[in-house]
Amino acid sequence: MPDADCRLPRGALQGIPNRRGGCSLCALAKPGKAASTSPQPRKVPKPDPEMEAKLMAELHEEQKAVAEEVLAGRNVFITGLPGCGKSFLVKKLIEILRLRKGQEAVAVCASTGVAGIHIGGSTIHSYLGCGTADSEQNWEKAFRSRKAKKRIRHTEVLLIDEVSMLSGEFLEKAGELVARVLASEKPFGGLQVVFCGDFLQLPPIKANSLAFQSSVWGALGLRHIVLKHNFRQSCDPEFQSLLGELRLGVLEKSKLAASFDTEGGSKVHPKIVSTNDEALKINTRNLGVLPDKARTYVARDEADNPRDPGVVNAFASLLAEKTLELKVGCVVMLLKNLRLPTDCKPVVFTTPRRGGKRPSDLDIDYDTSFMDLPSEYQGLQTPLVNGSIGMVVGFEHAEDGVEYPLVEFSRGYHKLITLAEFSGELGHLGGYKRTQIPLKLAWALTVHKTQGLTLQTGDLDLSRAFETAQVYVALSRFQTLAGVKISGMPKRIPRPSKQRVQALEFHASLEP
Ligand SMILES: Nc1ncnc2c1ncn2[C@@H]1O[C@H](COP(=O)(O)OP(=O)(O)OP(=O)(O)O)[C@@H](O)[C@H]1O
Repeated sequence: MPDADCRLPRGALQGIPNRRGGCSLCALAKPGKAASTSPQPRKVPKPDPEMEAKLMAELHEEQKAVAEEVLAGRNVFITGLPGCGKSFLVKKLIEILRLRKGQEAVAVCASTGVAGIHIGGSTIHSYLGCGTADSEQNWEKAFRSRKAKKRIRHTEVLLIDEVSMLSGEFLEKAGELVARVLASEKPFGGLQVVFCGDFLQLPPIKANSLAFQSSVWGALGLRHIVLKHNFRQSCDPEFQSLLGELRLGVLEKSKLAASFDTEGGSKVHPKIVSTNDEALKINTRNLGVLPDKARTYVARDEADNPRDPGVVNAFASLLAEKTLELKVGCVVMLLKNLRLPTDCKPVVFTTPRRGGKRPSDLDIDYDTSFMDLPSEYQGLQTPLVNGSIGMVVGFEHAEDGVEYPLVEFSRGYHKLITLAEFSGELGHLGGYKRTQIPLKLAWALTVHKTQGLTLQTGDLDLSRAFETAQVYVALSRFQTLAGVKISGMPKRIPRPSKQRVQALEFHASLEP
């Protein structure tokens, strides 16, 4: 596999174990392993009940019940409000299904590139080979694509995340194409399908109908499962109820304004902006004024087809940067779950740090806090999740001899952040992997890049929101009301669109 570029020392990349104990770098590099595109007969993996049990144990009771339905081979639609753990469940399901059936038998897709990247998969368009899917020619081309046909024939379970962002027309055509390739009259050719999404979040762009309105949706006999437990806002019932009102389109603007900090003064990070350019400008400007010497970390990128535009695009969509510049004083966001709130153990508080004593997992100093944690976590270790905000306070050498950033998270908790992997599979294009420090400059971030994140704090400008769903999705990324500052209010809360009203009716039928 070609090695695109790397200024990180080789030693720094060795021995990063994957979940099964092997080195995933090696697994990706060897032909014939997970990422290979060679037409080898698919081997059914040896059962690994221990690993399966471990993965199941990480699920909440409600999520476990869904996993059991899926593992029993049923067609399922998983839905629920933002932060109820849909993506978390989907990622575990992928791991369990692949343990049982092998890599190729489980096709992992999403409606958009960013959503696909989040679950280590590709867009459904790329899986089907239908390009933009906006003409009959595109669909015919997909049917003639040998690679797409091979992929479909190897598939046993087709998983589509953010299905709510696909139009009904698209889903209909996708079902027909798969059935045609498999020479079957059944919807999606009789493949097991697992759909995941929330029709009350962002709607598809340009759609005559929503996915659940397509006839293939009905024909699949999907079991509709609504997850109810809210992980993201679990410690803020007031915020939950406000989001609930916004979700149903009954929230008054005055209540929205009264609930949040809308005053100019306070600095809250990240500022959520609408364009990449805006985010880049703010981050570059803030980095520039810091007096410290910049450290540059260039990611190691590897892929089976590194020059293919689909792979180039996948790398570009990753949150982990190709080139990361850091200085002492940088505001950064963590891009990996290093410790989920549920895994936080009780801590022993000590007197505030004086003279260099650094707080550790069991010894937290809360006097020098960069940011406070919700009260639910008082007395517990600091959660370190994808979206946690911190500040670089120094650089230290790790065991591999490389100098890594030392980041201060909430309550003064310090952690040396070392390398992590960001990888995925792009169907016929094979695997790709970026090895980089899982941090991103976080003075500013685009709305687009907040998809799937759980943010502790942020500064939102909602003045240009033209859909209720946009206001709802932007706000629902956050854990607490207190963590959000609204620097621009919408003139009025936008009226629900016709499709949103239909989505609301659909949801009412799921949650009687
Ligand atoms: N079983 C679990 N144990 C611990 N943490 C969990 C669990 N399930 C979900 N979480 C955490 O809850 C938060 C929200 O989960 P997730 O992003 O999967 O929600 P979601 O329903 O996909 O949200 P959205 O629709 O907004 O993308 C994440 O920080 C995730 O790590």
